[in-house]
Amino acid sequence: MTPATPATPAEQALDEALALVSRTPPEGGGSGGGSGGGHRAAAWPRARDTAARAGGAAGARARTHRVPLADGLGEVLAEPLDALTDLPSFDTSAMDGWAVAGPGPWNVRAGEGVLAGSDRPAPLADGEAVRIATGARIPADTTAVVRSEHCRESGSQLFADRPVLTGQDIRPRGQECRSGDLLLPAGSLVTPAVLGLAAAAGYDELTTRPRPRVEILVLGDELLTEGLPKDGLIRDALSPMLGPWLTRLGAEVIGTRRLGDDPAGAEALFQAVTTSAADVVVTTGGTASGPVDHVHPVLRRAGAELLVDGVAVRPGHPMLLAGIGGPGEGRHLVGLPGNPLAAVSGLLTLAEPLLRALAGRRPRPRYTAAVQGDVPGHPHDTRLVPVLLTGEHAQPLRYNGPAMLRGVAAADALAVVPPHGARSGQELEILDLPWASGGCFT
Ligand SMILES: Nc1nc2c(c(=O)[nH]1)N[C@H]1C(S)=C(S)[C@@H](COP(=O)(O)OP(=O)(O)OC[C@H]3O[C@@H](n4cnc5c(N)ncnc54)[C@H](O)[C@@H]3O)O[C@H]1N2
Ligand code: MOO
Repeated sequence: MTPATPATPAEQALDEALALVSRTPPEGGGSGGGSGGGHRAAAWPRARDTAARAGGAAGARARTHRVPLADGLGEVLAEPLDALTDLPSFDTSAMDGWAVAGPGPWNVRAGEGVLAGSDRPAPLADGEAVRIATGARIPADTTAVVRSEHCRESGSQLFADRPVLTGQDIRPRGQECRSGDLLLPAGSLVTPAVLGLAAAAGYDELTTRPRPRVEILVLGDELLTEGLPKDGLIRDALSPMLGPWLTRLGAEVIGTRRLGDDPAGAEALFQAVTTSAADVVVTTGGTASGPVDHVHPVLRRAGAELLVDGVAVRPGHPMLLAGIGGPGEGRHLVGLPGNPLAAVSGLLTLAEPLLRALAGRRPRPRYTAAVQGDVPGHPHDTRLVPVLLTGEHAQPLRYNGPAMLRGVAAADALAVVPPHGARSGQELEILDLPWASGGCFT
């Protein structure tokens, strides 16, 4: 297991080099001042709200589609789920035993009895009993079901060994719902349980909001797609990570392309910004103001509207969100910084709220956990720190520098550390990673 917060002088030096060590900021020091790079950084909570609002506005015009039941998993219902049948659709035995009519003892009807799936069994005469299976249709005029362990057969007669109440162990037709009852409102997430309920209620197809389509553009000349880093080149760590991560966030990833830092790459980026079929273009790298950082110039040239241009969060402060395409198109670009953990920070800060709202999903439920050990803070900016969730605590992990994935790969969640840091035991907002608690069916 990866140990907690920096312990050795070398680790502390690393954090200091990253300007992450807690200092007392000047009185009134807000969240916008520390992010450099010429950006007007938005406070972290505000950036998330802006992304959610942008997605909500565009999502309000979203398409709907009819899909076979299984294909609706992870999408959101565009119409209420009304029962197409009573459930149960007939009076049903809740137990294996005997259907009886009137008070006992009863005369046993000869034959194999009534099994699940049998159509209309013959009605019972008063004083008659017939063997019945769980889930089988109750014969007309049955007054109760007696469990097999609560009675005994003697000759052709059946005797109960305890009092029998009228209606016992019978699930009456419509007990769960009547045909036409609202089972779930529009806007509900289609989970495996919803698929089961929809099938039980008679559905073969669902009307849902399609997943938002995402195109991923990975910028950078220094990236290798295989083998070991060499000659100043490094492995592209973002392509393997972003597609599946965005899928877990509810997106349909329609493609991942690598673009060079040359004019051809900038032109391809411009074409994607202006004509991509995706609802959201996600770029990585090129967000800073280096000589080959194309994202800002391309967005300017395309007349995009910068909704978020830098966020007061570490890592990831150069992240951005822009409205792209023509008026009313409702398309967006999320610019993730190239440093891999900074890109993760951008995913959780901008891409997730945007995609959830575009898909019609509710914002993620908020919760906190007590942090184990003091956590250094940035003087002005929020920090997102990979943590392990133990029974009671969030345990910060090492290797949480902007260029590192080692911490987050071992983590369950990111903890939101306010400016100035947190004391041991302090409650911090926790952002679960999509696979935490095994909850990643989308
Ligand atoms: N003068 C300044 N320079 C930088 C600032 C600043 O404020 N002023 N911010 C730094 C921060 S913080 C970050 S984060 C990066 C953001 O840079 P970009 O988004 O422009 O990304 P690149 O320069 O293209 O790459 C940064 C870094 O990440 C590596 N990288 C990029 N793509 C990948 C990938 N697919 N897989 C693995 N690693 C990747 C790249 O090689 C660089 O090392 O800017 C700082 N600079
Ligand atoms: O904060 Mo950067 O965004 O160092 O990775």
